[in-house]
Amino acid sequence: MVNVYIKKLVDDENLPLPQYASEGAAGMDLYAYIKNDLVIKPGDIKLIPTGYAVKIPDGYEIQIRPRSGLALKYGITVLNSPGTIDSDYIGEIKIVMINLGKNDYVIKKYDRIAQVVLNKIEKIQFLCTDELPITKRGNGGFGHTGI
Ligand SMILES: O=c1ccn([C@H]2C[C@H](O)[C@@H](COP(=O)(O)OP(=O)(O)OP(=O)(O)O)O2)c(=O)[nH]1
Repeated sequence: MVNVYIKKLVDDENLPLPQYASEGAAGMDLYAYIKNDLVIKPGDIKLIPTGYAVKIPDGYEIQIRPRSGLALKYGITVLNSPGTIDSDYIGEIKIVMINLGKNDYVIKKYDRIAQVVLNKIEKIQFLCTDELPITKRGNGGFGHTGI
């Protein structure tokens, strides 16, 4: 369990804290903080505010992921999935939603639109070299091993 500071940016006691929908849930649901219903037309991209900012510890990231039910039933997903919340970002968390479905989709205030997962990250230090170790795969990729 990791402690994460969270700050409500809006004066609204009804806006729930992000929360796990079940005991074993990996992702914590995020709620849309919008004043009025928002229609996303097929193909449209909308930036949805959540009303919260967080400060996660250095060495961690938060990933923003779609909810599978919205994706399967309506084609509503997170365009830049997984979106990245950096440990030095203390602005409002916002969700980049896209409607890949065939119909208009209406997002209502407090709808659970995405989920977040906290991950530990390793930092890379690149070490320049003229030779990389030989591997069986070599530079074969993108379907190189067959379907
Ligand atoms: O879905 C997202 C993705 C990012 N962010 C915020 C937190 C993140 O720390 C910051 C920057 O995100 P990212 O690094 O993906 O954006 P960029 O396009 O590379 O912009 P920047 O130059 O600001 O890093 O924007 C969100 O609120 N939602």
